[in-house]
Parts: sequence; C-alpha cells; structure tokens
Amino acid sequence: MTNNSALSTQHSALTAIVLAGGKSSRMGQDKALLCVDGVPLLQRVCHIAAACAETVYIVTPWPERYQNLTLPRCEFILEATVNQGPLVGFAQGLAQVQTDWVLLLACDLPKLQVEVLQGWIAELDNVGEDAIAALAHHTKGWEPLCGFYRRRCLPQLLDFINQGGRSFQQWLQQSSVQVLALPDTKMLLNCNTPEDWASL
Ligand SMILES: Nc1nc2c(ncn2[C@@H]2O[C@H](COP(=O)(O)OP(=O)(O)OP(=O)(O)O)[C@@H](O)[C@H]2O)c(=O)[nH]1
Ligand SMILES: [Mg+2]
Repeated sequence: MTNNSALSTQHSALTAIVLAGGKSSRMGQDKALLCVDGVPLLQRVCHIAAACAETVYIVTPWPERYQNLTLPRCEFILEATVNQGPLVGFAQGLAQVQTDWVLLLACDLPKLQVEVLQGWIAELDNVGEDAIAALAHHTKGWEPLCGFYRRRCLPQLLDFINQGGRSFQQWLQQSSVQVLALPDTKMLLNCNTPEDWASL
C-alpha cells in the first residue's frame, strides 16, 4: 500500500483546494509557473495536496496556462471572476466540495512539508465542533492559505463576501478557529517577490 492510499483510506473525507489566480504583481510574473528545483510551484504544491487528499481542485481564471503541467488527480475549477482575491476564489472552490473538511493551499508555498500537513490531518477528528477552521497562527494573525476549513462554513463565507468582505483575517475574526501547532515557521514561507525567489 502506498502512502497515498493509506492516507486516503484513513482520511477519505478530505478535499484540497489550491488557489492559482492572483495578480503576482510583486513578483512581476505568474508565481504558479516559477520553477523551484526545476519544478513549477503550482505542480509542486498540487503533488503535496494529492498526497493529502483524494480530490484536488485548482481554482483559477486561466487553466489554459497550466495545461502542460503534470497534475495527477487534479481538476480545474474555472473561476467566474478575475482579481476578486483569494477569499472569493476559495468560496468558488468550496461550493464544489463534498467532504466535511477541505485543505486550502496557496500556490506560492515552496517550503510546504507533506509530513506537517499529514500530522495536522490526523488531528482533524479532534477539532471542536464549533470551530469552522483549523489554522496555524503567527504574529500577523492566522495563516489562512495553508490550513483546513469545514465545508459548512460556506453560507457564512458567502454572506461575508456579499457584504463586500474580501479579507480572510476579518472573516476569521467572526468565528471560532482552532490553532494548529507549527513545528517550523519556514514551511509557510511565501514566495511573493523576486527577492523571496532568489533566496530559495
Ligand atoms: N483563484 C484565485 N486565487 C487567488 C486570487 N488572488 C490571489 N490568489 C492566490 O492566493 C495566493 C496568495 O496570493 P498573494 O500572494 O497574496 O497575491 P497575488 O495576487 O498572487 O500577488 P500580489 O499581486 O503580489 O499580491 C496565491 O496562491 C494566489 O494565486 C484570485 O483572485 N483568485
Ligand atoms: Mg503570497
């Protein structure tokens, strides 16, 4: 039995959503296609997502850009709107999810560690019923783009968006969120600028 199938047996109730639709204005080119160790970032993140969840959705307004990547078990969700930000992209992906929990990932996380994600997944059964999400926390607030959400948060997320909300931090302030222990903060390194990329 491979690691993947062991995991999917144990945690079949997990879907992953990978966001690939930002402006990449600080980077000046699409971050999803930047190669780290010869592998495009989106492909790298999607492989890790596929090792954690049975279904992986890539939410993007431009799937044609990524058609030459190797993305096993990944399905594109074509975003209806462009440049509405990650919260709106997440809501569009979440509307397709059938499992109780979803793992949300940005595409610009070059240091993602599958072992840490798998450790978190093993704890999901212990998350209190009142929590709508389980996320790592740092000095600037929650890390919303590398963590877990309950599917049932969709109605309140849509309410927040329909009232003009676009900030994960503001949305999460309204709800109960469980803290995930982060063994290594480097894992959440966000590759936003050419300097970030060069430092890899
Ligand atoms: N699907 C989708 N993903 C988005 C959207 N905006 C941001 N993202 C994703 O969210 C993650 C974090 O994006 P950021 O690094 O904050 O923003 P960005 O717009 O990509 O880059 P900047 O223009 O430099 O801020 C990345 O995986 C982006 O691809 C969007 O409107 N739709
Ligand atoms: Mg970023």
